[in-house]
Amino acid sequence: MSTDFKSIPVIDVSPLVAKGDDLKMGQDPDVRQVVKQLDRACRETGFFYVKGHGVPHSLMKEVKDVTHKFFHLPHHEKLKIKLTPSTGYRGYQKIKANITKGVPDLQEDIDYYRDVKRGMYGSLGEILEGSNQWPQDPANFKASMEEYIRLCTDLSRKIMRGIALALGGSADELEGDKGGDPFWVVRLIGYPGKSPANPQTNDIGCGIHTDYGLLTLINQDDDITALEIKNLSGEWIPATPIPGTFVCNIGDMLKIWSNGLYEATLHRVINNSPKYRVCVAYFYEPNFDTLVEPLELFVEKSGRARLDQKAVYGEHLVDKVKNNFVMEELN
Ligand SMILES: N=C(N)NCCCC[C@H](N)C(=O)O
Ligand SMILES: O=C(O)CCC(=O)C(=O)O
Ligand SMILES: [Fe+2]
Repeated sequence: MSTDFKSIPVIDVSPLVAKGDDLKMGQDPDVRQVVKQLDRACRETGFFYVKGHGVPHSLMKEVKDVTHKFFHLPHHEKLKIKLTPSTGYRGYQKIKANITKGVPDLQEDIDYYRDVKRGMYGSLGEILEGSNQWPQDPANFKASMEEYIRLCTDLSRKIMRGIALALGGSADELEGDKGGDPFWVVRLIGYPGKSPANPQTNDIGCGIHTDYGLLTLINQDDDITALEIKNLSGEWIPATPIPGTFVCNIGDMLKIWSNGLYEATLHRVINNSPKYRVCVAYFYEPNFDTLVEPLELFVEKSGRARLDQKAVYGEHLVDKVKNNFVMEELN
């Protein structure tokens, strides 16, 4: 349920970060304040900035720096970690190899997924079996990303606990066989800048979409506004960078679990600046093989009719992956 929001709220999650390992956190007045703010943001906007998250700003910067460095390498270097079906769709894809609703996006990427061991999810997970591809250059690339992914996973787990409380459940309501073994996706994205030689007037960095899972943590360059969020009346509200914060948004699976009370808000990216922009996008997802449907408890809380939607998360993801690439580019 999106509204006519004009701006995106900022939430200081530090009490949740401090107490989020304790399942009794819901009794803490500071945590309850955060939970209230999460509830409001998830109902009204589906997007919020997260501060007080505990991920070192130096690491947030470092992962953007190595991403910039990688995308500045010559094309043949980048192709050393090329994404193909045989790499489990993990690796580098060049500009316009990715498509959104049939239109190629003006972005290049590297995609990473949580490990899928052979046979782990039967035929469902097969296309994602493969190893993540790490560039040799820059040298600190793999170590910084792995540390970053570990911290984002932990932060997301705590935010999800806050959200479970906000929905009137217990802190671990959405764990166990639902989201206790969370899948994750990381997409490092580079959006070329506009220049007289490269005007790209009508080119969209990422077309209108919703994200697929539970929560997304966007770590974007500080000096360029390019991400835009659609409100109920169709206006595009910019997610202007606030240094040191993540932009957090809700994905399709959380919308279903919450019976539509929380919205997976539409967004897009247009880089109108002359500068190259990067974004490190971390996607926190449910268990790969879990069937996601509106939870009875939340149907009651939402006070509306049960949404007629359900999906096995892994199927939803695989369906997207299969339809996201210009196939000829992957040979
Ligand atoms: N992994 C996630 N959620 N990324 C969202 C990407 C959305 C754009 C993609 N080309 C698409 O059309 O879905
Ligand atoms: O570049 C951004 O700021 C957001 C990218 C995005 O929405 C996505 O990849 O899902
Ligand atoms: Fe997105």
